Amino acid sequence: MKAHLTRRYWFVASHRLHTPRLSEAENREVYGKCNNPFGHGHNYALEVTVGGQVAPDTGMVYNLADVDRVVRKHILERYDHQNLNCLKEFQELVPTTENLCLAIFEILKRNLAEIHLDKVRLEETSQNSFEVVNE
Ligand SMILES: Nc1nc2c(c(=O)[nH]1)N=C([C@H](O)[C@H](O)COP(=O)(O)OP(=O)(O)OP(=O)(O)O)CN2
Ligand SMILES: [Zn+2]
Repeated sequence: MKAHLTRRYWFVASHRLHTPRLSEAENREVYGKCNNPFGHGHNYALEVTVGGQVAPDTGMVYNLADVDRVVRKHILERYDHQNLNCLKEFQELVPTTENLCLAIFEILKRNLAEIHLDKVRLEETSQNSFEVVNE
């Protein structure tokens, strides 16, 4: 039986929803208040789910300390207290919940090594979240 273990993390970051592919007027039309040129911030909640068998000796799927080490080094240090629009991955992409979640998924998939990544879920506000499942 495969078990799924979820760990929750938090980070704060600012962004502006804006794309060079649209005019200034179209950006205001599409993104509304989120196109504010001065940006705005969010307290993001990140859920990382890893999966595997529960080891009979340790009783663990994986050691959460190992998951924490990767998430802290590759995600929290990269995104916490940052202006997302200044990061290289968002020079062409709009830093929406969707695109940030996809970016985090790819970074974790590359760096969790033998720890199997099942899902990444990102809450931008109490009203919206997005998740990427490793099919
Ligand atoms: N598909 C998406 N739509 C929107 C996203 C997104 O990431 N994907 N993001 C935003 C903004 O970031 C906005 O700040 C979050 O939306 P909103 O719910 O309006 O924010 P609040 O909950 O803080 O809004 P209040 O009106 O202050 O309650 C918009 N759309
Ligand atoms: Zn926002």
